[in-house]
Amino acid sequence: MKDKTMTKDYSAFFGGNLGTPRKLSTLETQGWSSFFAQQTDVDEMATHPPVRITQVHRSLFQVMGDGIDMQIPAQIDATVGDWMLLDRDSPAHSRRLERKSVMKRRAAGHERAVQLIGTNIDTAFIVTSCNQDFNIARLERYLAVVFEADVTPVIILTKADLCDDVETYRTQAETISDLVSVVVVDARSDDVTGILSQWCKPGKTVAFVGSSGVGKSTLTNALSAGNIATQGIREDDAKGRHTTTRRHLHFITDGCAVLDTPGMRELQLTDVSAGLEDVFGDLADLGRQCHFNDCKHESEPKCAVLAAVADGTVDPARLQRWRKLVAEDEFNSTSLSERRAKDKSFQKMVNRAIKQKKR
Ligand SMILES: Nc1nc2c(ncn2[C@@H]2O[C@H](COP(=O)(O)OP(=O)(O)OP(=O)(O)O)[C@@H](O)[C@H]2O)c(=O)[nH]1
Ligand SMILES: [Zn+2]
Repeated sequence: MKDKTMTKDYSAFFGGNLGTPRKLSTLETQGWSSFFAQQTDVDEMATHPPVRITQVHRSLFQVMGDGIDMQIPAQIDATVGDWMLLDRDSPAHSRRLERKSVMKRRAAGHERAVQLIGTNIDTAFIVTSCNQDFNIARLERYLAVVFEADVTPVIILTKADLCDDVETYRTQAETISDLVSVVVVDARSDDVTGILSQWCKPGKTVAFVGSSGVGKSTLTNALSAGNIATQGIREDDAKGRHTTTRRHLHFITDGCAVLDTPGMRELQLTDVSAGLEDVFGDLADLGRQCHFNDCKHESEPKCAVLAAVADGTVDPARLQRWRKLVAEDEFNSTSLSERRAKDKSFQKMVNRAIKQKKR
């Protein structure tokens, strides 16, 4: 018997009712948009229906689409948030569509591999609480990653109810960048859906990122108003600490798609030079006025950045943080490109060997 989804009519996605308000289709509520439709056509979609990766298990992806909720073998270059065109005969060969955005970091540990945090995200809520978790340098790190991905960043300060000095936190957060909105909430009692409504629109995808215990799951649950279950799996890590291993994209009825990520202990930067320029735009601008093109703003003569520190317009601590993050990003990104170059030359060597063997 032919599967119903094989004959679904996806033609509504191609032209027609633009501008007319209408109820979003299932796929659209899952985040599907013309950006992805342009990468396929009606015929292909009829035989290879679009599905979105909602969970990543060790060797399996949980994927969902219109009337589809199943597991397929994991692919190395796909992750939670990605859209795939499902190959029903051979799910492992489902095609991943190009991404609208990708947030990534350099993983801690020996391998230091690039780790994808999530893809096709519209807004990233960087969550911290009005207590000892609050840390400007860490917020700047997150912002660099989010800006680099062309995702809209919003800083959420939680646990306002436990803090006597909320305005000090808010002011500090607001001075980080003119390009970022700052929201203060009590994640347990406030109307989270109302407060975040300008970003959490149907058809959009939002993600919560931040350290452990700051309220990401609480916010996710509040947004969904009980429409989703918490999938957090608590496991003991090697040191006996409890960590949440969830990384789950939820579709909220009549709402947006929400990615709840586990708390990150360390966010190492990689390939985020443009993102850093966005976070430290004023310093980068000043830097272009330095006498030397490659000025490191340390002790060089005619350095515009040091001049601004001297006359009090630039906070020296902020300059320090900028220098540190730029150096870290350059270090991590260089080793990455070197590794890529190595991989390429190794592949070339293999290809040559294969050719010679064939002769
Ligand atoms: N009083 C108060 N408690 C909060 C607030 N936000 C979160 N909490 C509490 O803080 C604890 C941690 O919240 P979670 O939502 O689990 O934190 P998380 O960021 O998801 O943490 P991980 O799962 O470790 O990444 C829970 O006990 C929440 O009830 C808040 O705004 N006010
Ligand atoms: Zn300089």
